[in-house]
Amino acid sequence: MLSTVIEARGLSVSIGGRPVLRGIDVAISDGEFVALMGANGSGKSTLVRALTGLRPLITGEVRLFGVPLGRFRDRQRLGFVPQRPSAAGGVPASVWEVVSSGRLTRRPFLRPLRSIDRAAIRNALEIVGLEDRAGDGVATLSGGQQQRVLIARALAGEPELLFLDEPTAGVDLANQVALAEALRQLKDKGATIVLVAHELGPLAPLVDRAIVLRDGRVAYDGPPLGDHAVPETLGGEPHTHHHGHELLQARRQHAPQVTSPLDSRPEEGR
Ligand SMILES: Nc1ncnc2c1ncn2[C@@H]1O[C@H](COP(=O)(O)OP(=O)(O)OP(=O)(O)O)[C@@H](O)[C@H]1O
Repeated sequence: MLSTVIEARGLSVSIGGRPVLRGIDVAISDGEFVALMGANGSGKSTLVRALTGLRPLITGEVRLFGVPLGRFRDRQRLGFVPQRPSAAGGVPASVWEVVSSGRLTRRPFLRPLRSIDRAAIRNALEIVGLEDRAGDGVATLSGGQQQRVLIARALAGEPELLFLDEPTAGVDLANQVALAEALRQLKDKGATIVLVAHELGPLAPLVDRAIVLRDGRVAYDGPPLGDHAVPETLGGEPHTHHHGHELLQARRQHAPQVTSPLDSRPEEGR
């Protein structure tokens, strides 16, 4: 039987007194690849932050690997790629330094990098296509390249559970394909992956399950519906499992414009 890696019950979050997540129930099993979808502002990033302990809950409970979040200490089992490139962070770090920080929790405290660490860092840099920029300052990179540095940092840690918040925003198609390959390798090793995305593009074949948020609630939870964000018609669907076919039909009837999987999203100026 598959074990449950993430379990959230009755999870509610408010920001500035405004409810942003309203009673989310989600269970994600070992090895699942889940796409978290929904319109802008539906609460996707907030859910990821709540599940990783970065956002306090108003009500509810989260367990990671069966351990309540408040008592969870195995941070090296987690990887997190945040939404906005913040790799530079005002610190004059090189690409290599930022990516090697992804190994911090994997190696003995205060010890130099071992060859196994260097190999993981080099591999991660290669996957995101930045191996020839290793010595450059992160601040000299474009926003999209900085995003790739953060992806490499997470991959270098070889996490068992990886959260990625819109990892392909501002990343060109060739690198989206490379990212898909990297995530496939991670998935093949048994990792559980939760990905926030508007468009799946080359990642689509990896997705086992889609969870769609609408206005802070789960509007759909089941088989993936296709590449693109969810049409309005799905927004009112009750939280339900295994309705993929009906919903796919609804999508065909009401949303004839299907975005090509090859569409890549231009970098967002936010
Ligand atoms: N730090 C914050 N301060 C104030 N409001 C916030 C903050 N973070 C999120 N919110 C609000 O919470 C709601 C959900 O935001 P969230 O970023 O989780 O949505 P999202 O689904 O990830 O959106 P997007 O697709 O635009 O990234 C939005 O209305 C947003 O304005």
